[in-house]
Amino acid sequence: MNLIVIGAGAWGTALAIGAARHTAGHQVTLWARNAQQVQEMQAARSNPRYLPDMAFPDGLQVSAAPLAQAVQGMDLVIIATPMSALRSTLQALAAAQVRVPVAWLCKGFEAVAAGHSGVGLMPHEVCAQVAPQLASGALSGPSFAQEVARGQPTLLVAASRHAIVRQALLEAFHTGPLRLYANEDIVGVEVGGAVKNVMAIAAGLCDGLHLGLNARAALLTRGLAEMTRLGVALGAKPETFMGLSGLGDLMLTATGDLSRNRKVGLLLAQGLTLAQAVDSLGHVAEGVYSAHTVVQRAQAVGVEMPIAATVVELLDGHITPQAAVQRLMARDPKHEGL
Ligand SMILES: NC(=O)C1=CN([C@@H]2O[C@H](COP(=O)(O)OP(=O)(O)OC[C@H]3O[C@@H](n4cnc5c(N)ncnc54)[C@H](O)[C@@H]3O)[C@@H](O)[C@H]2O)C=CC1
Ligand SMILES: O=C(CO)COP(=O)(O)O
Repeated sequence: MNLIVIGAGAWGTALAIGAARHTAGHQVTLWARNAQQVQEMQAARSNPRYLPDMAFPDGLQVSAAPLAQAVQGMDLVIIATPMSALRSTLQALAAAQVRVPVAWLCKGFEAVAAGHSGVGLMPHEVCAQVAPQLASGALSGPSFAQEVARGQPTLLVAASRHAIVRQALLEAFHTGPLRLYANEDIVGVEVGGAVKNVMAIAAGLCDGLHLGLNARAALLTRGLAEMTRLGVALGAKPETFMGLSGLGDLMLTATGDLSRNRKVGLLLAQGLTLAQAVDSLGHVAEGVYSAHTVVQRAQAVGVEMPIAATVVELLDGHITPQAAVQRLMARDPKHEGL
């Protein structure tokens, strides 16, 4: 199989390494828009900027060729950019008349540009707008890039309504320490991937304020309820939220110190501004951008998401970390459940 990974950040690089290392006969190309970054990766046989100290296996090539040229002859296209570049990348693939399966790795809802109305879209909705002819899907689940690059066991979910996409993802990545599950519930998988990042910011805040393990377990339990409520209202199956892209990725991202979203919460608790926290990461923290669209989307379907809404208030600088906690604790008593 010939596969190309578009976007040479931490996750695209790790997954390209994983696919090339463990699948004999695969030709894996890691594509970056920045020619200088490609030169550096070629020289170092690693990605010093985004995933240092992880050596590229022999089967991994890097490329900065024009995208329309780079995708020729590929059997599978993986989009590994942040959510903010998904639309433009899909437009470029549509213009290049790509006919093979395409899957994205980004986790979030599209941000609504300032001054524009409407709700932020899920990745598959963006694709339906700009490249409806593509057979497409998402690869998601609890997966820190560094652990995948090191070859540590990781389970992922290949989500698509198209059997051909689920099959291509399994063929490319179900190998060695990577194990894939298939799921047709693209809505559930994408809602899980977006909302867990917002909850990870909240969990970082909770831990940064030393609120305790009881508080963190409570936050994650109610965060899972919020995620499920929103997903079901948008058409997802409730059981998807008990799976890898729901509970699984929530647990990982909210409690694992490799998470950038969790780190944002920890830094806000220390008193850093949002700009300072984001600048210090050197990588994207999607929850910062998705939080607003998640809450807007929930409001549009009449779903209450108190934790996510509080994260938005905090990110916008309208409340302090301490006030965020007080606000959640002071809510009226309610019956447990969704
Ligand atoms: N890092 C991780 O462990 C995981 C990340 N993800 C998701 O994958 C997505 C990417 O994350 P990371 O790789 O960690 O981000 P990163 O911040 O490490 O790298 C982002 C990369 O995207 C590139 N990029 C931005 N716009 C682009 C465009 N228009 N065309 C081509 N490349 C472009 C940047 O140059 C950079 O190399 C995010 O949505 C993230 O939530 C999902 C699972 C695991
Ligand atoms: O999605 C991830 C793990 O599954 C990575 O989370 P962060 O973006 O918070 O690092």
